[in-house]
Amino acid sequence: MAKIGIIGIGNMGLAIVKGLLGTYSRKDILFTDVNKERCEEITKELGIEHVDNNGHLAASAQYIVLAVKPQYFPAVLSDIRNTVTEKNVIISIAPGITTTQLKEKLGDEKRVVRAMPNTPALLGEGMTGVCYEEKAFSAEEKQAIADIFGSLGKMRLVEERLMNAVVCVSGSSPAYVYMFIEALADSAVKYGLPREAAYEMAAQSVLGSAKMVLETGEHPGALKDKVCSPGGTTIAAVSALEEAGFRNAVIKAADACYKKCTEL
Ligand SMILES: NC(=O)C1=CN([C@@H]2O[C@H](COP(=O)(O)OP(=O)(O)OC[C@H]3O[C@@H](n4cnc5c(N)ncnc54)[C@H](O)[C@@H]3O)[C@@H](O)[C@H]2O)C=CC1
Ligand SMILES: O=C(O)[C@@H]1CCC=N1
Repeated sequence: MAKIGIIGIGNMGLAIVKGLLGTYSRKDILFTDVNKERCEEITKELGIEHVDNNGHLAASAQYIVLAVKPQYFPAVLSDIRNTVTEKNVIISIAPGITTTQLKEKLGDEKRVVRAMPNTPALLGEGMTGVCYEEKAFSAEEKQAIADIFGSLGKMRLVEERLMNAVVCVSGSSPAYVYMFIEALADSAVKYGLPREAAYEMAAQSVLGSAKMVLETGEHPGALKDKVCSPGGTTIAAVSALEEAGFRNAVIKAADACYKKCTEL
């Protein structure tokens, strides 16, 4: 199996590594980070080797995941530019940085993939949107890309022009879902439920509802209707959510997220 190297082992880099461990052998994964103390800790904890700099990582791994913040991309791309060749598959998970911009920095002959994963990858329950130029990759490489992101959860190929929308709906969305879970739990604590029970009930309700959407294939609106007994408790809550502009708040959040993607 070709080696995969992760540059930047922060929140998302670590989630990717932990997700990969479900299907990849430890010897096929390596990583680097400017924070050497963190590198040592992760090597000790997970038994995965780190290398001392980005150039060395690029020389050792065929698949290279760039998992640093967008502002550190210029430094990282310059570190690897002279080491990577057209044989490498360079995967960026940064929002807002296009494949054209990446190739401008790395050289036009280099092959790049853009991906937008999310942190549930840590548990193999991530969702990743992926785009690349079809003709630049062999069938084997396309399979390897699918295997990498498949080991983190679900993945979908999308057109590059839709990658900012992917950030809104999956890359960033776990944060809004956690806010919803926290608020839902607070609402039950307000009426006396112990906090731990409230978090479990809120989180399991979100998990179960998400599974209902994914596994029944029913429209979310139809599933909502089945919870709303006529004249019952749920429609009273739904009505209050509508009055507070719940759906519009979510859509406005996506507007802000999308706008930020275009500014990075
Ligand atoms: N956190 C998330 O939920 C998601 C993040 N992303 C993207 O993933 C990238 C990383 O995000 P996070 O993991 O949240 O950031 P983070 O700040 O937690 O991790 C970034 C890591 O990169 C390291 N780093 C910085 N400069 C470096 C360099 N020159 N060479 C090697 N390592 C270097 C830092 O020490 C840090 O450990 C960003 O582009 C972000 O937009 C994408 C999807 C989801
Ligand atoms: O907040 C961010 O910029 C990154 C991208 C998607 C999730 N986290």
